[in-house]
Amino acid sequence: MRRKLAAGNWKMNGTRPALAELSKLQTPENIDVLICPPATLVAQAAETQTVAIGGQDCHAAQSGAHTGDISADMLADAGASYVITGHSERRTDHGESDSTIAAKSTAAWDSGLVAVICIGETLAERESGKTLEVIATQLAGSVPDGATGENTVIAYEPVWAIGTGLVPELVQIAEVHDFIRSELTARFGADIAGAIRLLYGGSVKPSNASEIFATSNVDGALVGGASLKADDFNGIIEALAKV
Ligand SMILES: O=C(CO)COP(=O)(O)O
Repeated sequence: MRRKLAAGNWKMNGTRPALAELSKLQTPENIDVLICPPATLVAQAAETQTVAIGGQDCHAAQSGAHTGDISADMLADAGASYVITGHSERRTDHGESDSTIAAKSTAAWDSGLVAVICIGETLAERESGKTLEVIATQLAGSVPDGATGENTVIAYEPVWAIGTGLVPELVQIAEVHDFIRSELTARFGADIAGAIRLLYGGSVKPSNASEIFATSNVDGALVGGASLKADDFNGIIEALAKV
């Protein structure tokens, strides 16, 4: 059985007072809870030891002349156990390609971190019927050989659902999640593919979490806005713990 995962991505939000939210989060025994705060807060967040802590990005190299970047080793040293790679905001704002994301994910593994590898289509791609094609290409290019249920989580985040309040129909979420599982099975075999957790992300909130979590092959969520306040994220955590 795949252990469910409620993951929060704070994006570029939060200074030290925001850490008070962490100790208010529920931590049901039957699920994992992860918060990925800004890099400036990772070390202090990890010290609170209430939930798992992750980075939002890492460099493909572990050290060197890369001003402003942070390595997976540094995140691990700061107490992180996960790192998000390939978020659509990184793909768009920083021009990250699938091969860059694969290299970052390998760096994450080398540092003992779980890579939360993000994929998802734009609205134009969905409207032109290319969703599954885009997902297949991003999966093949962003997920390195060597993925396992222990080192990898895949997050399906349709770009048009992020921060917009728009959520795909449940059948559309199921279609993509089933497709991801079958693509992983074809590449890694049923045992490994069956152990990799698949998160849905994009406008998840307490009011829609239960129905999303009841959807085929959804093992949890990657939550942006609704992870910033413990009251909201607790609603999502509770919904996931009940599945
Ligand atoms: O991008 C997301 C999480 O990584 C989703 O953001 P929202 O939950 O704010 O739509």
